[in-house]
Amino acid sequence: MALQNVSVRFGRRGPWVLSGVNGVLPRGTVTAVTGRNGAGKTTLLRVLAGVLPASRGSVVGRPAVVGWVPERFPAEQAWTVRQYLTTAGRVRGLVVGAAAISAWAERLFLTPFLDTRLSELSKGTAQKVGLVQALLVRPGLLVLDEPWEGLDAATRSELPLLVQEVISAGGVCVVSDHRGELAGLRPDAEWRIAEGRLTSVAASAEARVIEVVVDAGEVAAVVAALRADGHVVRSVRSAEAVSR
Ligand SMILES: Nc1ncnc2c1ncn2[C@@H]1O[C@H](COP(=O)(O)OP(=O)(O)OP(=O)(O)O)[C@@H](O)[C@H]1O
Repeated sequence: MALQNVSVRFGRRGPWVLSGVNGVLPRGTVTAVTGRNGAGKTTLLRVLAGVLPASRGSVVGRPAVVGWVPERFPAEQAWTVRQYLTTAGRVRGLVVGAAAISAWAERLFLTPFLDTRLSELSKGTAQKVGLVQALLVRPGLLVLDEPWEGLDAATRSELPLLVQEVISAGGVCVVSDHRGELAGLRPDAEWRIAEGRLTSVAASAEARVIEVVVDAGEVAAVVAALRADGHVVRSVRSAEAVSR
């Protein structure tokens, strides 16, 4: 998935909030979007999620299922949590909704609130409903806008696991943050927004180990290519026990 020359402004004469932004979001990665208040993080996330069209440029390769968790869950609705999640699941083509909803409610400590109206929930509990609706059908793209706001400690510590499950299945995750709470999510890349421009910075100096399976005849060429790109090749071993 990629952003190609994306520019956004609100109104025909408004200032450009984003200006010619480019960026690639590989499958199986977490990208953190950072920047000061008002820098344009939410705007970028809304464009990525497909809920705000870019004024110019485009987003290509967006996965079919998008999980969008806005900074503030729109709780001013008459539905109960169960009714809302059932409808959200149905809209996304979920057939066995009840079981999935019970399982998610259990996991995020929402079970006691399933029959409570959305408008009566605390902000943190409403945020959790927002998380569940985004995850009910596993998203190929999960977009989280300041997901820690108002969340209880138990759900905060669950968040990295939820993200890990999405990216392990080949999904893309984008998460914004202005309070430096990203560490637990171990992002693969950081996009910093300032003055409408995006700068991609290395997320951390922490190393990761990946295993790559190649045909025996290609080993020398692949090892050479990886080394040429600055990676450390630790070992080469027989792949009898490895399934592709
Ligand atoms: N719907 C809108 N209409 C007009 N201006 C908007 C709209 N949405 C955002 N803006 C403006 O775009 C700029 C970027 O806002 P945005 O919410 O994307 O920033 P942010 O980095 O997410 O900020 P925060 O960290 O405070 O959430 C701000 O100047 C904001 O006022």
